[in-house]
Amino acid sequence: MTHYLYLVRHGEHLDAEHGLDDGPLSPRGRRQAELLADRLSGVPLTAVWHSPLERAAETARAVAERLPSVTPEPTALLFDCIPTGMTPQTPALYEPFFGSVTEAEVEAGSAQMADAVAEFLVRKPAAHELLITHNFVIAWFVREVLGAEAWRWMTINQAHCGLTVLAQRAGRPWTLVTHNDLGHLPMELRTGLPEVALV
Ligand SMILES: O=C(O)[C@@H](CO)OP(=O)(O)O
Repeated sequence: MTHYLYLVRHGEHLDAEHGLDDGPLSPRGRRQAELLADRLSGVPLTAVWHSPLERAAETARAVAERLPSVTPEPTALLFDCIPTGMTPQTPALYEPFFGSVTEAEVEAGSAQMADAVAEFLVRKPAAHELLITHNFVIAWFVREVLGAEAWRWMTINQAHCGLTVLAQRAGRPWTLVTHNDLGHLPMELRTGLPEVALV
């Protein structure tokens, strides 16, 4: 029996384009969440977990409104975080980003990601779990499953309400089934990706 994890970045939040950290979903974000729910309507979800931040909690509520059999639950393991600091392999063009990150933030982020991986990348036969979280958290899970070097999380990006699926069959390693699938979103709702992926 296969265990599936559906990783989704929250919908676009109001004023995201003006750099506000958190807030309610924008009308576009709300629509992204509704279309995500429709996309998942055939999936026998066994659990829905979400980051406690407002943009993720509201995305989870919007999904649950259209999928009444699921009850979303918050978990601090899915908070937005910084999984690592600069490593010797990190491209220099990321220095400005890491320049504004404190050691304490990195320490907390690394610990959170270790706990999140230990909690969620553990086999539960026939489980279908939806995780509504943040760009960096999904990047860390994808990097983990691919066995990529730690710095690579910086280069893995997901759009708002894009669908990334991980799966594990009995006795097999976790595998990446699909990454940032946007098939349920029309072009005007595909938001949140950097214009150019920086490597
Ligand atoms: O700030 C961001 O770019 C990302 C980092 O994870 O967060 P979010 O998915 O909440 O927009």
